[in-house]
Amino acid sequence: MNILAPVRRDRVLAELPQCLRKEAALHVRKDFHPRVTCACQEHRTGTVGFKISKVIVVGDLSVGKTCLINRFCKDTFDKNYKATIGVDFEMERFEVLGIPFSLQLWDTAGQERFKCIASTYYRGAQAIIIVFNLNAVASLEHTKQWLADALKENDPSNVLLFLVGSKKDLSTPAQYALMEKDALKVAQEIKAEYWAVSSLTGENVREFFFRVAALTFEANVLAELEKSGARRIGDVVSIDSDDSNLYLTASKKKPACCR
Ligand SMILES: Nc1nc2c(ncn2[C@@H]2O[C@H](COP(=O)(O)OP(=O)(O)OP(=O)(O)O)[C@@H](O)[C@H]2O)c(=O)[nH]1
Ligand SMILES: [Mg+2]
Repeated sequence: MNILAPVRRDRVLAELPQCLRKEAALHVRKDFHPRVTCACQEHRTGTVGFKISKVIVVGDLSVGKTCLINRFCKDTFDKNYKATIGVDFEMERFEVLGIPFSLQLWDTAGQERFKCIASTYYRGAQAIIIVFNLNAVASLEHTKQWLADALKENDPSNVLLFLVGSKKDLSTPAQYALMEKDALKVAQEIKAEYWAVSSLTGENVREFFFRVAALTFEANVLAELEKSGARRIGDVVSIDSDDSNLYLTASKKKPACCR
């Protein structure tokens, strides 16, 4: 029995949302990976439909992390600054290619005095969103340090990175163009996908989070397929009288000659 409410109609993804800038994208395919599409059609997505993927949002104080999450999750915007103390989180449920998929968005504090508490929640992230203010170059310069801190708690090869410039409404087109040049360079260096958003106007906010959901989902399904493929091809189940676990696979045990 499914006790969860149905996924909101505006959280249903039938196609892969596209990147903002091709020069700084995690990938530029038009569609989901063919193996992912096929697995979803055949409902071979394993545990992905029951999983909640953790996404952490980091960056300098007052760059607009909380407003970004609130614009997407609650469609609200507060012009008054209220610092996040420690962490906060929101759950968002999606349906991607017919499969339920949930994101847990962790909003962390940018203020130095709360950073210590916030960093204890970094572990286990599948995606890291590093936010900077498009109108404050220092906040872009600090993104590498935020990333380094977040990666201390996570496996760099298993995490998707997004670099997000905020408060786009406050820059003129000329100022924006200048900042974007620098931001694209940083994004390429750290291998992150670049986005520019405004939580005040809502520009690109929905597109951005849909892209995060889609790419995290895709990575999860691919990992699941790899796991189930490895189980089918490589493993031999060992039924050994000494083994309490009958499902211990031969590949994990040392061969007799090495014991
Ligand atoms: N004009 C404009 N102001 C914004 C935007 N996003 C956030 N702000 C303002 O920037 C200030 C800080 O926003 P927050 O979202 O609280 O910043 P934060 O990154 O969560 O800050 P900490 O919790 O201290 O780390 C608030 O006064 C917001 O109203 C935006 O897109 N445009
Ligand atoms: Mg905040």
